[in-house]
Amino acid sequence: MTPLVRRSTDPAKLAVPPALPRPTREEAEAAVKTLLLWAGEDPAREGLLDTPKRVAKAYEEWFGGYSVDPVDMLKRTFDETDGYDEMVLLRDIRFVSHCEHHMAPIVGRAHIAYLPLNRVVGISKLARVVNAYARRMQIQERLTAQIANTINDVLEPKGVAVVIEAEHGCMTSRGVNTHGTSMVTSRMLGAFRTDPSTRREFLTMIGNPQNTAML
Ligand SMILES: Nc1nc2c(ncn2[C@@H]2O[C@H](COP(=O)(O)OP(=O)(O)OP(=O)(O)O)[C@@H](O)[C@H]2O)c(=O)[nH]1
Ligand SMILES: [Zn+2]
Repeated sequence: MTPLVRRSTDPAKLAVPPALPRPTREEAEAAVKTLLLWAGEDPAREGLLDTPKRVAKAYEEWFGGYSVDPVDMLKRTFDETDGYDEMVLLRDIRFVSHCEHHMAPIVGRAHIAYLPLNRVVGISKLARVVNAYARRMQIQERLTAQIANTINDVLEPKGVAVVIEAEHGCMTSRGVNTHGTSMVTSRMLGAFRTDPSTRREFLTMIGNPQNTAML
């Protein structure tokens, strides 16, 4: 395998999928076999024979976000809105991500709002952007910032708001073992940052009592 080069730790650069040499599929499957042995299993037992293959395939889905471009997803916009300039909100976008510290699942939902300026985007594209960033190794703060920054940069609206609530498998199934604890992060840009009533309207519309502290 070609030695890996060190990745940038600059969050802005992490928004772009890093072009690093990849191990072969066989090498990835061998790594899964090693982990099975490390866990105390026998990778040659019948039930585990195909597991390295399945895990490699699952990784293609869980980490498919590295091979898509969230900026591209937002490029097609519609401007025949008859001057619609109120908030557009997409609520409860369920996602699964993986924490970069433990590679454990982060399971949660995102709420996204923006205040359009002359053009709107196909609404499914907001959920696509969430998945594009969620299907990478993440910390929740960066996931939240990347979604908001990308929408802001491409659509250039009057404001963008993103709130994410999620449970971290690394906290619920190991370590501190806190079941039912969720992490809440937000990023407010433009009018959502500068205008308290716009922010309040958004937080009321997502209807989450946990967010009253932000009102
Ligand atoms: N801020 C932030 N922290 C996270 C996220 N996901 C996991 N963590 C935390 O990252 C930290 C990693 O801490 P370490 O002390 O290096 O790892 P650890 O010994 O496994 O920590 P414990 O989970 O406390 O057992 C832990 O406190 C995790 O709870 C995230 O999305 N954002
Ligand atoms: Zn973790």
